[in-house]
Amino acid sequence: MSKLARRSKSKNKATNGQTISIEKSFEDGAVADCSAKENLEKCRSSKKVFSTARSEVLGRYLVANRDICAGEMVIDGEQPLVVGPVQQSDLLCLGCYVPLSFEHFRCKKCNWPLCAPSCSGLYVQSGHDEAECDLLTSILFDEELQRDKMNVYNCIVPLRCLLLKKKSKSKWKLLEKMESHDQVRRKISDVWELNENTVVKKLQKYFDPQEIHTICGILEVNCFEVSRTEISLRALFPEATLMSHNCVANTIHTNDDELRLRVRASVSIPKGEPITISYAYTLQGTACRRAHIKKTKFFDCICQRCSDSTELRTNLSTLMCPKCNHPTLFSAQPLHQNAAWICTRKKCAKYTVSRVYVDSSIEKFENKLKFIPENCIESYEDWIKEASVIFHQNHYLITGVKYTLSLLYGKTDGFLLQDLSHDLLQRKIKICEELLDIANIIQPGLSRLRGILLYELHAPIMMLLNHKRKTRHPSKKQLKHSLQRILTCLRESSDILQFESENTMEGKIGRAAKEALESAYLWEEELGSFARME
Ligand SMILES: C[S@@+](CC[C@H](N)C(=O)[O-])C[C@H]1O[C@@H](n2cnc3c(N)ncnc32)[C@H](O)[C@@H]1O
Repeated sequence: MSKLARRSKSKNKATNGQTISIEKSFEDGAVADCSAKENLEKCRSSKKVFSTARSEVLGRYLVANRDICAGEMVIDGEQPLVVGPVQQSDLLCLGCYVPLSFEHFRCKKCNWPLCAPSCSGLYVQSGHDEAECDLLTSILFDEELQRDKMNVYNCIVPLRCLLLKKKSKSKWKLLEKMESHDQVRRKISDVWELNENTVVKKLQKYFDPQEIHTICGILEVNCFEVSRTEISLRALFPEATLMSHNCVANTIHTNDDELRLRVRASVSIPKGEPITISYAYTLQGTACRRAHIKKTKFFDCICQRCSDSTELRTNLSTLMCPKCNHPTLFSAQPLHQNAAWICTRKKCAKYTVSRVYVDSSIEKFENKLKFIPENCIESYEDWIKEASVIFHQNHYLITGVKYTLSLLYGKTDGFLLQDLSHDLLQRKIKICEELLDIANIIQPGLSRLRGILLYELHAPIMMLLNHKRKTRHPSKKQLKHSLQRILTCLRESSDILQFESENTMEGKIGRAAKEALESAYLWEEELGSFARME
């Protein structure tokens, strides 16, 4: 009997004002992998960390069935139900997904692109198998269309889903239960027509057109982006997909080279809390995130962050008031797209601007950004000065540019770490600290963003310490303070990024953090063991 068939139901506390029922499923949840030593035993004592619950608002969602520690594994290596090319995919091998150039090998039977006759992804579950090959013989791989990125690959993942119906009843059952939002999507003509033209028309000879549309919906709502060899793919994970959305998520996820998904708690999650991810890019402002979620997942986010006009005091959407020049212009109703924006200073007596003013300011500065040559640090700094007249210094547009600068300072020609002046090293430190203040609120704990920023922060501190040692002798107190900061940054960064895939930027930074930590320990020993204080 399958695990899902052995469900039992029990009542749990109310969420979002709804009474929910806990469905006891996924009985072998994940093995604990807690980073905090004192909690390890506690984590390991219980295998199961989540249950499936249901509410009218969220549908099915995952809930912690015991306290989960930060760093603990929630889902450890979930296999995808299906995997394949994203929509508008670049040319790639249908078996192993390596990118291809236009002179490539074709499958002898169906004539779709493959890397080689001996491709490791032939006749395997996550690649190009016989059933798929049979059907693709009558679906043209149009090379000309592919050159213009005309969605040639769009039909592949839907086809792989539909083939599950015959190949694996249990997998099809899991897939069928997923949310497709058919009723809503049907009314969005551009989405429906794109699917009609690029997927349904190709597959309707073999499958029911309505069923194909439903599968397209399931993919839109539930797919995770996974990556291998620097290619983005989409995949469905039956357990991970049940995580509900929150604009301040409590997990991070990554995939390994076998495309299995790993979900870790980024902060501690108390028993009974939903286990969440963010369906939107968290460094965007509320209006952008909500629009994206509405467009792609078909619901209105009303989380705490979206409901608060200050975005939990990060001010990621705040503007300067055109009347008093203070960063105090907020949306009067952040959950209403067209609400007016009002200055909250008494002196300004509720000075109001329209949504149009806000949108056009954002558009103007987004356009200016497009003209900045890649990696041009000076132009980005000039852009920030100009934008700071209109936006709060934490506004998401400025925060995005600061994030770019945090990566460029120390790594760009003319701005390599050893070339940076004292002032520019201080600038990099300031940017990283400001970004960390924001990340601590919107991506707290073991988030990828914090892992990267902590690594970036250690480098200028280290460089300044080196400068100091060469020019004048710093006091023991100064040495100890700087070394402690460096060690703290590197320990946390390498802990956060340890599970990132080796080929990704995050994986490389994680490895570099680990290596730098070893060197920092050696350095500490050289300087005296006084600096290593937990
Ligand atoms: C990936 S699915 C999650 C699983 C889904 N609840 C189910 O029952 O299969 C995403 C869908 O769940 C619902 N959902 C997830 N998070 C939500 C939230 N914070 N508020 C409202 N609905 C949410 C929406 O219907 C959304 O389109």
